[in-house]
Amino acid sequence: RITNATDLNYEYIVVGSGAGGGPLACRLAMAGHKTLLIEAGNDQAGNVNISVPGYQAVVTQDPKLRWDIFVNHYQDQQRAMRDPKYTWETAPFEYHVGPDPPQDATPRGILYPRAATLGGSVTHNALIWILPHASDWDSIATMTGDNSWAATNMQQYLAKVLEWQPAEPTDPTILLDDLQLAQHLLGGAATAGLGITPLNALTGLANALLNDPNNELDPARDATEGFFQIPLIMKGGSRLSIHQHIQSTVQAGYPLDVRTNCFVTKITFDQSGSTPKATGVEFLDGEYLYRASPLSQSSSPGTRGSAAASKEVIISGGTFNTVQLLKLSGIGPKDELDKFNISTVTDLPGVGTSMQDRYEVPVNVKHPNDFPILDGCYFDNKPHDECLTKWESNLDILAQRGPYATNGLAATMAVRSDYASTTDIDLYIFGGPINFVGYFPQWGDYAVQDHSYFSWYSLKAHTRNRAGTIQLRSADPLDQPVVNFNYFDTGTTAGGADQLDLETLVQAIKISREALADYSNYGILGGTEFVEERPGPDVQSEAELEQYVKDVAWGHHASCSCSIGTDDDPNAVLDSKFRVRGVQNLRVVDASVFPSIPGIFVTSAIFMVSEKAADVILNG
Ligand SMILES: Cc1cc2nc3c(=O)[nH]c(=O)nc-3n(C[C@H](O)[C@H](O)[C@H](O)COP(=O)(O)OP(=O)(O)OC[C@H]3O[C@@H](n4cnc5c(N)ncnc54)[C@H](O)[C@@H]3O)c2cc1C
Repeated sequence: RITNATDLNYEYIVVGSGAGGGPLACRLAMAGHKTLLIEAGNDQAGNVNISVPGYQAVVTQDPKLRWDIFVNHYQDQQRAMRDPKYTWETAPFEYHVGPDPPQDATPRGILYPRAATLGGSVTHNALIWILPHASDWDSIATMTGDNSWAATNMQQYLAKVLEWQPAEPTDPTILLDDLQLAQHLLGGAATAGLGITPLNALTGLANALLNDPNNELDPARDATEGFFQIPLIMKGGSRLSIHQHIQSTVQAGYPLDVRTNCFVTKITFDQSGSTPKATGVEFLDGEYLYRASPLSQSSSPGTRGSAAASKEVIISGGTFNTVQLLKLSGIGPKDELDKFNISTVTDLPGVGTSMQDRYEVPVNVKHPNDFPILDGCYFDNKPHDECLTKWESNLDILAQRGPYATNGLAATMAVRSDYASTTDIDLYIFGGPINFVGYFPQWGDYAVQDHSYFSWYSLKAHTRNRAGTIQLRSADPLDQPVVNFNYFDTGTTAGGADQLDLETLVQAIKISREALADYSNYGILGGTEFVEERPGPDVQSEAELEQYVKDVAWGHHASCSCSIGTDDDPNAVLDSKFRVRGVQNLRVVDASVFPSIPGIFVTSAIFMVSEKAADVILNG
């Protein structure tokens, strides 16, 4: 039931319907418990932006679901401004990107896209479905002594996720239709060691694209290098995930109430006993209330309300917002709470610390001609968008739905770098016909408007930096918090951690360039010559490459800001059962719970954690 009821007494209240909160709320309701799922955003069912995989970049610009969160990669703003993505606000929600801002523009930092809508950021993400590494789970089991986290035990939660989450790769025929694109992918396959002969190019590539990076039957999966297809969270070429799972759970009649357009401002506690006990939440009802929403300007002030939970409150607001809500509710470092006159319920110094993210960097090249695969693709949902018409008119046959039945990043090199700290691969280097340089306002339009670009874009797994912080900007729940990632030498440096991450990314750029060189071996396919725009031909020496990485790297898997830890760790926020330390009846379940950022992508790991949390809550 999507509800605006006023009798708000539930057994469980879950705040946030994204990767962490959505699956959990569904399971609690499926077990017969009266559950309230509260979501700040609204339900965007029917909005074509959220269902077309090819719109994965432009959907992040949709004002109906986006929150413009700005973060600092470096606290030193002069250094931060070396990034061409550095953004200034010239008027509310109007931006200038890059150097030479107009006078009186306000420096904002780097855009970090988030979606506030039913299904959370999964509703606007890039659909990539890569399972975590076994080491991600085993390390939690070893650290906490809680063997239920062992990878072998976590498999059951993946099975539960797969009950509702389909995944499929891009149909290879869509890619093989564009010979210039195929030629680039062959360059990547060659660099990844596949050695496909030019005479056998297309069948060889088609076979290579059968390699599934999630192959659960392969015990060596986590350490296997090579060239792989990318599974996407879609069915028959349409995005399908937690959003639909929540809707189906409601429609099936389970006792799940979903309250959208409801922004939780505080967790309430009964402090009469020796340990504070969470009893419910206070909220504001209203559309687009959070000031990160570009539609907040015309929104109402919101109507106050509250809801009670007889059993538990579970916070799943995401890495930034969970921290903000805990702190506003008196859970966090006492000295910071004091500054904002928030009375401390429990002094937990780790809330909003140790945040991790990946580092990502691109190599972008420009051809004199467009990639034919993108002919007729305008990415704008207007009548001239022939690719949308094709996608809409061929619902049943994936191969005939065309380029919008893929996110554009269909294949990856999987690499274990020279600097990896375990046997796991630690680099994914994706290739696609897109001009992807990271996030800034209107980045999606920029990425797709010129069809003559190809990018190899690298993503570093198992990053070592854990120096990210989230602090309150004010005591006003509608203000976004201050987020500092403290990149590279301004973050974790012990044991040369920053340099190891940096050198891994420099190696990734060299591998990308190798793939671009290998492209020429497949000239039989007729692709044209290209010019490297980023890093650019002038960026060659080790020092130049390192500076490029430090200036332009970004991330989009922020995690670990309320992490699980051991009893003797003063910075542990949660125990191994997701319980917030120092209080009762309160858990956190989202990307913030991980002690270390998991695997290569996060959504699958968060879904598994969400299913695990449901099991722990229901069965102890
Ligand atoms: C552009 C982009 C592309 C990405 N692509 C991929 C990808 O391809 N594959 C992948 O695995 N990962 C990807 N990710 C990452 C992934 O989608 C997120 O890490 C994941 O969704 C985080 O899950 P979460 O539950 O922690 O938070 P979210 O999914 O963000 O959910 C949090 C929810 O809580 C709600 N909320 C917050 N505060 C409140 C409040 N006070 N009251 C009520 N509701 C509140 C929000 O509205 C939101 O719906 C991508 C991320 C971005 C930004």
